[in-house]
Amino acid sequence: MSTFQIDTATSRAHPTPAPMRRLTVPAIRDAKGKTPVVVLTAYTIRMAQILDPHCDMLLVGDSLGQVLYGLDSSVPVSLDMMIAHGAAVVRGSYHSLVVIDMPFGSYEESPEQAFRSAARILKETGAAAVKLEGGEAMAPTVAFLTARGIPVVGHVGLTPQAVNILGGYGARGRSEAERAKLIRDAQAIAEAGAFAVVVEGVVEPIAVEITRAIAVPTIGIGGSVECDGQVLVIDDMLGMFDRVPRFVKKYAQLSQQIDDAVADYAADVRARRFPTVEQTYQPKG
Ligand SMILES: Nc1nc(=O)c2c([nH]1)NC[C@@H]1CN(c3ccc(C(=O)N[C@@H](CCC(=O)O)C(=O)O)cc3)CN21
Ligand SMILES: CC(C)C(=O)C(=O)O
Ligand SMILES: [Mg+2]
Repeated sequence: MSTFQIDTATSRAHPTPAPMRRLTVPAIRDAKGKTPVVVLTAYTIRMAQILDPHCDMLLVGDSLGQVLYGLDSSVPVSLDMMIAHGAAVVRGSYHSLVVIDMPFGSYEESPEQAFRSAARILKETGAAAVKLEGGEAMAPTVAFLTARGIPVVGHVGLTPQAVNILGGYGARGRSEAERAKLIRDAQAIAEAGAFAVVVEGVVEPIAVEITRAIAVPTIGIGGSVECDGQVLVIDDMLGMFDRVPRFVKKYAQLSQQIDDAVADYAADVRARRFPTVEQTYQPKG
């Protein structure tokens, strides 16, 4: 392969020049105090195409482990999985800023390990930024990445990659010690250079306090309406699951619609009502 050959993973599907310029990291950072930041997860090209015009950021979340692959947690998700889905979401969008979750095990060891993983993500997907979980302990890594050209979104509170430490997905910040720690975590990540911080699964007053304490937008999920933006897992808000966390609002009942459609199809096939002349090729006459 020639040195200058472009990897097919980063080539775009859009045949014409994009009519809208993609939102930038400074644009998201500067939204604080002005306009709420709209974020949804996306994992596939078609979904990215549908969500893109409505959103400011598309997050390729490691929640794809549970949502797409049926894994028990996000812990087993690999860098290759994130890159494959990240490239698809970049190809399906031209307005939203695409942020890709760094999966468990790809960044915690050292700032150098994080840089290698994040550089692969940006080079092989075309996305503009990564997200990583953690508070004070990850601040030096956030500073290392941002100083080297990699924009970072932080993620504090209920950090699902730490499920084996936390013991579950319950809300954080119910004790005074936990409250103080969560504020320190968010401040450390923001001061290290993160351009936004996801605040997940914390009691509401803490989400408000963090939002007031840091200079960059907070993106709430199980946070507060006072956060600077909101994010939800797309399949959750579309009603693809029966059981969802308390912080989810269902804006559609897609699993019910799919169930109805597939039941109709199965009945048509069994009754020989499908296909009709409309869906078959007839000889020229
Ligand atoms: N589909 C999906 N949605 C998510 O929001 C999500 C994922 N997957 N995977 C990664 C993490 C895991 N998250 C989760 C998972 C479960 C709960 C949950 O069941 N919460 C319960 C309370 C649980 C408890 O108190 O122990 C709830 O009723 O809200 C919350 C967040 C958030 N993220
Ligand atoms: C829920 C969001 C914040 C996330 O990290 C994910 O989808 O993995
Ligand atoms: Mg995640």
